[in-house]
Amino acid sequence: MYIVIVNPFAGSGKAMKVFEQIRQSPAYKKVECRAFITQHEGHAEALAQQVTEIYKDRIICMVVIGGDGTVHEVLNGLKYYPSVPLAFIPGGSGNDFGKATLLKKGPIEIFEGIIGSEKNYLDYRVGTYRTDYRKAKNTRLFANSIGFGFDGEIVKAANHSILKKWLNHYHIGFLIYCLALIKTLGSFQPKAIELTVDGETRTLENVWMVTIGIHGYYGGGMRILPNARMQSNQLALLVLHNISKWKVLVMFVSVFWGGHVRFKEVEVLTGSNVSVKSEEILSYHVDGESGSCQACHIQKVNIPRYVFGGKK
Ligand SMILES: Nc1ncnc2c1ncn2[C@@H]1O[C@H](COP(=O)(O)OP(=O)(O)OP(=O)(O)O)[C@@H](O)[C@H]1O
Repeated sequence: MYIVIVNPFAGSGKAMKVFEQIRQSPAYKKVECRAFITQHEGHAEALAQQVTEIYKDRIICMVVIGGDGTVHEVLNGLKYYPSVPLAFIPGGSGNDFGKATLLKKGPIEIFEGIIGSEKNYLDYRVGTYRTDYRKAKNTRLFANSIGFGFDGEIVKAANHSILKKWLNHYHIGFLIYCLALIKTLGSFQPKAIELTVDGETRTLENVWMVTIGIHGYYGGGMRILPNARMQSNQLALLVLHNISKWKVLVMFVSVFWGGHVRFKEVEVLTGSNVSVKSEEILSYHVDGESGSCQACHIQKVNIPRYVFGGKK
């Protein structure tokens, strides 16, 4: 049985249209599918967990139609079920998970691939994160990236902007991040951060951001972490510090051709065990959703999950 979880809110309604298209396709009618439409924030997570508890081994694959936030929720619903294969059909505004895993195709072709006989599953190693003093049982999973500081504030500003829905409607949703970047640039104050990577601790001043990823894509397709490998047991890190405001802007523009890694203010690292601490409150984003904390422990999970996709 295929379980389909649709977020009707993702991409300002795009995911629902994608689902309608798939539901009317011959491929959908050929196989046993149960579809669930999310009703509120956090519902995809609860659904993924409850449906897996009910159907257990009968599930062939859990198909997410939405954006990165929906993938994040479903992944966390499957936290204790790593053997349930996961597939993604882009329906959000950014869809970084799709950019990292899928070869470019339309929704019906992707669905046909998911139910097809040739199973293209990637061994995908997700990350875990635990903020502040949460107990180990409250550790959560992430599928794309987690970032602290400047980019955390950009995502917060973008998610709270009334323009997001409007820009998504005209398929120019990425512009919200450009506008949020410019707005945040004016107000952001660099932070002092204690960064520990695989047991080695450094105290860094004037930190703009620490971004940690499973794959390279970020913010709707920017390849900010070119050294990230989803099948590796290492996380990729980017640290941006001791940089002037105008140069931050240039750095973000240069991400589009990978030029950002040549800036002396950009450090690109790898590690499997990372912690970020600060005396100040840090805004963070994880898989496109925002939050705040003073400390966070991030790890790469060793056991791979099966994620449908053509990319390696
Ligand atoms: N029925 C619903 N009503 C309101 N919000 C919902 C509903 N279902 C899910 N959500 C919330 O919608 C948010 C956004 O979803 P998602 O990230 O998948 O889409 P997106 O923001 O358009 O895409 P992307 O993250 O790829 O840019 C998630 O935080 C999720 O909790």
